[in-house]
Amino acid sequence: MLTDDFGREVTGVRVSLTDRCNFDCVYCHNEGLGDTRGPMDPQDDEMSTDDVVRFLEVAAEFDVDAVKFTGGEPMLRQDLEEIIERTPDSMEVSLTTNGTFLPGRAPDLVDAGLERVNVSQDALDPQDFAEITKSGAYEKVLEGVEAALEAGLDPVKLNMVVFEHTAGYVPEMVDHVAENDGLRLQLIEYMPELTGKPEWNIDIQRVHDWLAEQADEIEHREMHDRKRYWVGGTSDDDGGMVEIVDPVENPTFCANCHRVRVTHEGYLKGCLNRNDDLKSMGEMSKPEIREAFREVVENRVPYYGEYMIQNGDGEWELNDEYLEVEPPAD
Ligand SMILES: Nc1nc2c(ncn2[C@@H]2O[C@H](COP(=O)(O)OP(=O)(O)OP(=O)(O)O)[C@@H](O)[C@H]2O)c(=O)[nH]1
Ligand SMILES: C[S@@+](CC[C@H](N)C(=O)[O-])C[C@H]1O[C@@H](n2cnc3c(N)ncnc32)[C@H](O)[C@@H]1O
Ligand code: SF4
Ligand code: SF4
Repeated sequence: MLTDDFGREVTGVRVSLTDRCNFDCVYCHNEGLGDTRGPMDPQDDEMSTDDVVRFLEVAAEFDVDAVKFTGGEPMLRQDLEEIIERTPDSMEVSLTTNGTFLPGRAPDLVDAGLERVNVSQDALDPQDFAEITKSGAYEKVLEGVEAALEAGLDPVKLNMVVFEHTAGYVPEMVDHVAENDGLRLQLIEYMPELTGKPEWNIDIQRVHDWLAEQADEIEHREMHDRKRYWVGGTSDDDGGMVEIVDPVENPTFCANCHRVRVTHEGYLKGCLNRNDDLKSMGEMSKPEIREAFREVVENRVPYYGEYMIQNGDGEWELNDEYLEVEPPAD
């Protein structure tokens, strides 16, 4: 197991399989690449099946025990089932998707070894959904969620980015997961860095406060020091779990970040929001990937909080002063 200078063990990897997408969500950070999604046809710059598997085998050697496949839209990759099938058995496999391609494919993904799925769904009203995603695929997404549940994926989490457009939909989304067995909700604090729209921010603390009033029980999740609120009952059968993903405002979120990332082009990076530590795995052999992985972990710093500062040009830089301070205990 590799541990960075801030005492954070790396237990998971988040692999973007493509920057292509059939949606154009107004808030999309494209896993750290911003609004640079590629054309819809398969692209030469994407990691091959073998590249992805080679990297995962190395990560498994370092005791990484979870992989999340994401994108762009990862289900645009026709080899997703093969990638999952060839993922080392020691890893829990999950997927974050917009859900449109789950109908028909969910059972094959489960057969290949997929254990759970997160489906982006920011609204319950088709018109609102279309405005946010710039897509008319609302019904397909609902079918996708249904297909995931039927295929036995557990849990099925709905991802909702909470920002100016969607903040008003939070209560109905909470009711929705409380009323539907097997569904959970992740409320994701809007990250403005890569969208250029800081004015869409809302105060996520208000959502915490409101949920605390509704909740029957509040749990803690170690990854990112997140809060989980049970509403309407304390099991997936009689209630709903709502988890808040709040990187910006939660001061201990980054201090509890245990993931290394890989871009669709095969660059290793230590943080979603940083592109100054990229390491291309290109044609690397396994020993070289091992070395690159070690190096990226060595260079990891928690991003939000006082570790990074914006310079006069609005670019983020390491706050050297802060780095001289004793890092937090793990
Ligand atoms: N800043 C930051 N945001 C994250 C991180 N992990 C997840 N998020 C945010 O949450 C969004 C949804 O991520 P998911 O992959 O669905 O969820 P997750 O929380 O990573 O994964 P699980 O809860 O383990 O399924 C991401 O695209 C980010 O916007 C992280 O490590 N750092
Ligand atoms: C980039 S998408 C990739 C996977 C897939 N296309 C999907 O939408 O689920 C992964 C997640 O990032 C979230 N996300 C995108 N832009 C965001 C932003 N600016 N702030 C917070 N979360 C964001 C989305 O809601 C989605 O749940
Ligand atoms: S579906 Fe996912 S990758 Fe596509 S635009 Fe929306 S958030 Fe971004
Ligand atoms: S350090 Fe913070 S911003 Fe970067 S990936 Fe981890 S939790 Fe996200």
